[in-house]
Amino acid sequence: MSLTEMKCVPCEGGVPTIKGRQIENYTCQLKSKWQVVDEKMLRREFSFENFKAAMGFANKVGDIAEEEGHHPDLHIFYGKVVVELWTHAIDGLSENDFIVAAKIDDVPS
Ligand SMILES: C[C@H](O)[C@H](O)[C@H]1CNC2=NC(N)=NC(=O)C2=N1
Repeated sequence: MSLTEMKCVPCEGGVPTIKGRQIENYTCQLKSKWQVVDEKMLRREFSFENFKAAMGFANKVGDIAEEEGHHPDLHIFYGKVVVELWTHAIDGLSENDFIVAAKIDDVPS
């Protein structure tokens, strides 16, 4: 099953963090290139014409987050949105982060 067909599972701890080769396994399933920071976080910058377009994108990402119950940090600038994804409950990466990243990749930007 592709990541975009999957649903996030509520996480309140108790699952192992995804590390090493497993991270590569997941990142290569993503349509765009997400930066992996310290094996703990996925990060990607999206560019836009202006603030309104950046806000529009951020709101669509917010809708995905609410739908999935898994929430990225969003940094909104004039013409840029930076998305940072990790699983707070385990202080690292879980499958949920890759599911949300895959769904964000399908938002027009
Ligand atoms: C129960 C529910 O799934 C948790 O509180 C969720 C909410 N959204 C979350 N988002 C992120 N990024 N990490 C979490 O650990 C997290 N926990």
